[in-house]
Amino acid sequence: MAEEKVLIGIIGGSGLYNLSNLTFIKLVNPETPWGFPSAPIAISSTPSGVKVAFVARHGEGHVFNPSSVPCRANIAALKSLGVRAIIAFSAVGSLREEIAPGSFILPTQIIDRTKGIRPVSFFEGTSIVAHTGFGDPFSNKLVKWLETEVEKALAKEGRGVKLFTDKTIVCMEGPQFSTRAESILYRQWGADLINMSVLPEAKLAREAELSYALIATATDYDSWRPHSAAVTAADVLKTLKSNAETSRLVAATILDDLHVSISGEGSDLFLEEAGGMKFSIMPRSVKQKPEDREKLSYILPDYFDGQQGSN
Ligand SMILES: CSC[C@H]1O[C@H](OP(=O)(O)O)[C@H](O)[C@@H]1O
Ligand SMILES: Nc1ncnc2[nH]cnc12
Repeated sequence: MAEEKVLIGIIGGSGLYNLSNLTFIKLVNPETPWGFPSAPIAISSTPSGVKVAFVARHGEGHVFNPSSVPCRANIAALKSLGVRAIIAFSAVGSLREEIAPGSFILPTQIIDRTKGIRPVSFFEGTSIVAHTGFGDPFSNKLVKWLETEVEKALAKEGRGVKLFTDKTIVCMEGPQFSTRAESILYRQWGADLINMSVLPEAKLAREAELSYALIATATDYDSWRPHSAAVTAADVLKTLKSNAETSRLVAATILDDLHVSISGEGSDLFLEEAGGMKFSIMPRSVKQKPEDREKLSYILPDYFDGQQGSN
């Protein structure tokens, strides 16, 4: 029998607004120091009783554009429920011929093309400074684990969906799509995929010491192909539904084994992000405001609970 805690969080992107193939238990809507999540979080369970917390990134009815998704509240709310690992789904454009719409991809690198208008840190606006390591923006161990498990899940599903690994994703600001010149430039930079959502989500997960991986689902070829029309939302919508169905099946297939990997003995080795902020936060000082320490204790109780800036 699975334990009570909800250790796995799933963030659903465009088209993936629920995990209706699991057994729904309840909705929770924690108010965090950064506000409420995009939508109430659905707690559901697999047939064997493993629980998962699901949040729709763009909210119920897709009301948040990518630049205004309350990412800090989403990540903080998942952490407050006991989540240790997040699998985030995202609809992405492909910058490579071989990555056809309908493909699934596990990226390992990100190029940031957001424009500085999104809050990118839990420490922003506080008297506490932290410099978090982000050289490997996704959880290496979780991604490695997913490479095998998602491949198996896609094979079991039998729809012929291909999985690509070790790819680089550009995160652009949007909400408009790229120009042809930008799309061609990103290919020259070595990028393979493009979306508008992986940042600051991945950075915030790292600050909250959560393991985070992205399952990217290709919907279109963006705008780099010389003899094809540039991407439109209508192109994206065509593939969203079947990608969302496949995403639900993949999630349902991997959840039980993921729960075992992150709850059993050796889970500390798997969840390498836990404890990672220890050397990222600048030393304690009298200038750090108690209310800021209190706020940050919501996501990092090990470093801020019960301590006041007294030296
Ligand atoms: C609907 S096209 C652009 C939109 O789709 C992706 O959303 P998500 O990552 O949440 O699946 C992309 O990042 C843009 O936000
Ligand atoms: N071509 C594209 N550009 C940015 N985000 C996307 N999400 C899906 N397709 C996209």
